[in-house]
Amino acid sequence: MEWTPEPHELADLELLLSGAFAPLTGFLGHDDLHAVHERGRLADGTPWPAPVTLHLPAEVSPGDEVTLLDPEGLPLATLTVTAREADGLVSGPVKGLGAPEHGPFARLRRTPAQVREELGGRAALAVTMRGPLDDLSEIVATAKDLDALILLLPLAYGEGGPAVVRAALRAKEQLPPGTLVVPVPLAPRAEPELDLELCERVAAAYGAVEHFPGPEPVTIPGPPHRRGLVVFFTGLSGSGKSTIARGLRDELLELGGRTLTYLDGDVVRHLLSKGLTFSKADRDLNIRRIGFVAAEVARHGGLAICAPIAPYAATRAEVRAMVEAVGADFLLVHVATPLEECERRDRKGLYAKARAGLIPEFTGVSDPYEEPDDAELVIDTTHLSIEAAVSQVLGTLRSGGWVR
Ligand SMILES: Nc1ncnc2c1ncn2[C@@H]1O[C@H](COP(=O)(O)OS(=O)(=O)O)[C@@H](OP(=O)(O)O)[C@H]1O
Ligand SMILES: Nc1ncnc2c1ncn2[C@@H]1O[C@H](COP(=O)(O)OP(=O)(O)O)[C@@H](O)[C@H]1O
Repeated sequence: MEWTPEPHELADLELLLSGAFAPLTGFLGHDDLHAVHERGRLADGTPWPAPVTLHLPAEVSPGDEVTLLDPEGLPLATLTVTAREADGLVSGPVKGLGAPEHGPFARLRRTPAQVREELGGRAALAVTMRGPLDDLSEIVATAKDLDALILLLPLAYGEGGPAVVRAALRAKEQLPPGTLVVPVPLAPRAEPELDLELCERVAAAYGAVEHFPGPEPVTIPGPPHRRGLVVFFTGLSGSGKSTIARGLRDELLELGGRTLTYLDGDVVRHLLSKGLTFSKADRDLNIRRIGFVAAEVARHGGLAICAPIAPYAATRAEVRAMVEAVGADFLLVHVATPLEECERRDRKGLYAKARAGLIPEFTGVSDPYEEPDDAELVIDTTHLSIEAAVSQVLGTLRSGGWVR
């Protein structure tokens, strides 16, 4: 079978394959994890500081071979399963199917063996970094004492990965000649001590005689009016989502100052989600697609407005997570106009058709709508003017600092 692991699992896979996690050659199973947790050793007594795990929801049995793919579907490695626990934890050795050859700064990546060869027996002081280095003098002095070359290891993982490599390249310009920069995709561990120990192991694998951990990065999020934002309306058909969304879009365009994308429900269903039905699976796919586009807009600091029914709470939560994962904000607006009022309006005559059995799976009539319990704003438009509804949303954007 084939499987695309999570980003942190793929990062660990790359380190397993490159030898940066030596002596590990595969993902850890239950016994090793227990021993690592209790004693900082593998079950056979080899010192090892931190879990390196893979979860696979599908059923596999010992002896099975699983092809591990990158998110674009390229085969990266074969995992030979030795065990699978009830929670999906899968252990077993991995074998590479070719070096990953794309991605920012791919040309700088080298295996520990290649770096050790490059060092040619010279001592190295490894500096692991997740952010810019603030004090180079201490590094220079230590390297001098040790008569060592400096090996900068930017821990390039996730969204901020390229920025860390750029910081390392900038630092190199001010460090002695011969300083090496080698990006290492080491995902941070939750416990700082384990993270540090793992950095030391990786530094040693690259041939370092001494390890110097760089400062913890300080992330200062931009002010709200510069951050990406997704305003996501949800509610029954006819509740007023599109009307309020369009009103909000127009007000924001008049104000200026923010880049706007309005993902109109009809446009989405005619282009992005053309051909999808109103089954649960298709509605979920429709919402994920909207969420994906909105998150891309927000990733670049834009403001996306979406107004689908989005009847399922779990799918809305997925979109919130997608948006927050790119460092943007997510605002859920529940247009909570009750079914009776939506049906009374019946602008498009759809409720009448649904009641007559002409439209199956119609939200609120013959299909579920899961009321949000995590909405930032709830608007019942039954006795509210359109202007008042729009101004409630705008007021929330103003008070949160998203628009000025
Ligand atoms: N079975 C069924 N259930 C609900 N709605 C239906 C259905 N069939 C067609 N329509 C029309 O499609 C619009 C909802 O599409 P969405 O993409 O917003 O729905 S979903 O979020 O994927 O559930 C919705 O438009 P709005 O009235 O703008 O909400 C309806 O006009
Ligand atoms: N305060 C209000 N906000 C939004 N729509 C309102 C309001 N009061 C009445 N309406 C009417 O309700 C209908 C909502 O339709 P629409 O915006 O297409 O809903 P949806 O996009 O949720 O299906 C429109 O005819 C609109 O004029």
